[in-house]
Amino acid sequence: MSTTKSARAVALATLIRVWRDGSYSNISLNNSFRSSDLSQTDRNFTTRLVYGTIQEKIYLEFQLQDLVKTKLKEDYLWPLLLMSAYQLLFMDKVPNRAVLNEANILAKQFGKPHSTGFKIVNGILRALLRRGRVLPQVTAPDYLVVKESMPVWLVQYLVDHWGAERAASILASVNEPAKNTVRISQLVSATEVVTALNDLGFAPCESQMTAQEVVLDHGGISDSELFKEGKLTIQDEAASLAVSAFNFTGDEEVLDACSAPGGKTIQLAEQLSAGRVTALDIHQNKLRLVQKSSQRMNVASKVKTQKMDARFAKEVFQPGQFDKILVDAPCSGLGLLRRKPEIRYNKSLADLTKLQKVQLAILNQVSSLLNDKGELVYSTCTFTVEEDEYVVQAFLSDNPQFKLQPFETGKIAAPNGMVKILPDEYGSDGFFIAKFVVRG
Ligand SMILES: C[S@@+](CC[C@H](N)C(=O)[O-])C[C@H]1O[C@@H](n2cnc3c(N)ncnc32)[C@H](O)[C@@H]1O
Repeated sequence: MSTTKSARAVALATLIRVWRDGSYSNISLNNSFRSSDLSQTDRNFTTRLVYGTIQEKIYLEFQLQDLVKTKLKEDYLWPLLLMSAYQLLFMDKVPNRAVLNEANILAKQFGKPHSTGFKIVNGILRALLRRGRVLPQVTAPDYLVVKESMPVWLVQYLVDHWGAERAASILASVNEPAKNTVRISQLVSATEVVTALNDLGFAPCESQMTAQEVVLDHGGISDSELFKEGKLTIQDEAASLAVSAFNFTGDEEVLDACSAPGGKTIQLAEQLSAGRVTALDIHQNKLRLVQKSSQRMNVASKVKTQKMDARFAKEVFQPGQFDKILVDAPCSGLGLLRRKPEIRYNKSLADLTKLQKVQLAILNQVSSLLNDKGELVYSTCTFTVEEDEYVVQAFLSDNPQFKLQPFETGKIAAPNGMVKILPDEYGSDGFFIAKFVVRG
């Protein structure tokens, strides 16, 4: 059995699980890898195949829909067709013959005994190759939906808020591969880490957004000693800007109201020489990730985790107890479309207003724990106005003692106290940050 063939079998089993059981692609893929002995090259191939097929599902379905002339009775058939079409249409280096041969073998492997599924798959894939790609007319309402494989509501949302041209740019950009970005710990010499990254062949380049981050020319950094020793961590450039929006003195009491998995908790703790970060999360199991990362990044002594629903934080903490409060709120995560391909299919417009209520409840609650000279930062990894600007407006109207505070973070200025980074601007995650202080 060729190694690529078993990689495809792992990819197909993963896709079946993701679509049949609604499992997350990254978790499902990691489980698949644990029970297989694929090489790193095969894992990379499998990962690209799984993420790519999920990302391009709407596009691929449009390519196949007219070619399917019979009812597909077995569970594996549609995922196998989509996955094979993805290879034919998006993976230039994979020969068509290999895709057809492997699809034939997989159909026999995944089909019931005596199934003729392999003939159906073969017929449809050959018809696809004969006919080639199709797209709706450029002027048709579903043109961007199909071209960028994005649900109708989300395309409409982007067009309504940013116009057709910018929407097209955002959509195209989130279908590009994510950059490999790392944040260098503030506790080590950045020059030494950059030299070490160069020596390891990662060709680091300083981020356009912040001097704390470097962009690597390939992945795999988590296997390095630099990562294991906590000299750097994997973090998106835009995501790192929430913490650098604060002005630290170094001895603050900090509340990280929604902390897991802990990327920003570590960054907060790195700023402190004397103070402490109290890291809350509603899920106990996720707090273990915060503890693990804090240990790896050598800041565990400055981090105290506590399981708590931040909407009830006043029951436990004192008014004015904290100097800095970060609310990196639970959100739709649409800014992460590039890294989490299935987000596009499992969020809806209704989710945005539900999330807004939780975001506002957390902000309203924890803001009373801030002292008069303190700073409050609200951030989300999304671009929807419902979760960003509308939450800010509602918070200020409920809490007139607060005002937006202009700030600079990394290489970015927010003169009106808010910054929204769309994913096509720097090729980072989409991100929103607002900074508040108590009126003097
Ligand atoms: C966007 S993530 C935070 C990411 C984190 N700040 C980081 O940088 O790694 C939001 C987190 O909020 C948590 N959460 C959701 N509802 C919450 C609540 N009511 N109180 C506290 N945490 C909550 C989720 O479990 C999730 O871990």
